[in-house]
Amino acid sequence: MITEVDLKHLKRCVELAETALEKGDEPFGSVLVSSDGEVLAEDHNHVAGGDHTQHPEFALARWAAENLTPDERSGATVYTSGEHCPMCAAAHGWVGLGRIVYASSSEQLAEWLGELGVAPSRVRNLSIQEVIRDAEVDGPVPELAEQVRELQRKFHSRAGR
Ligand SMILES: Nc1nc2[nH]cnc2c(=O)[nH]1
Repeated sequence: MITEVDLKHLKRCVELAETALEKGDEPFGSVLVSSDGEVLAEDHNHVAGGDHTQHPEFALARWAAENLTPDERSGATVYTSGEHCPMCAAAHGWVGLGRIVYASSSEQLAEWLGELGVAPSRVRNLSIQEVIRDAEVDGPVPELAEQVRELQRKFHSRAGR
């Protein structure tokens, strides 16, 4: 179930995705929140430099591994504008983070990119549950997913893409 608190954090993720787009990166943003509701870290996509592993969910998993105890990690929630890719889901699982809440799903993203004529990436489009056993996952949220869709449309309609 998605709560008002979840929506607040997801809206921040969409803002971070907008920031990424403004900087020429792919429009994705994520926030890590502790079990008592404190925002611990946030990031957006940083692939414009050419390193396509620079996803915010991956950065947050590594931040959590360096800065949180195993108990703190399992109690923490990752909010994200788009469902984790398999690389980031694996990192999330390996470091033992908890719940994931996303605004838009990977299935939605694949559908939107198909409509925009964007070729599928080499990395397969797996759901988080296909990568992490017993994952606790909520999403998508239709009104926020529409905003993410618009950011993707803007990103892929830029000159040179
Ligand atoms: N969730 C997510 N999916 C992606 N696909 C390509 N880049 C990203 C990213 O930064 N986050």
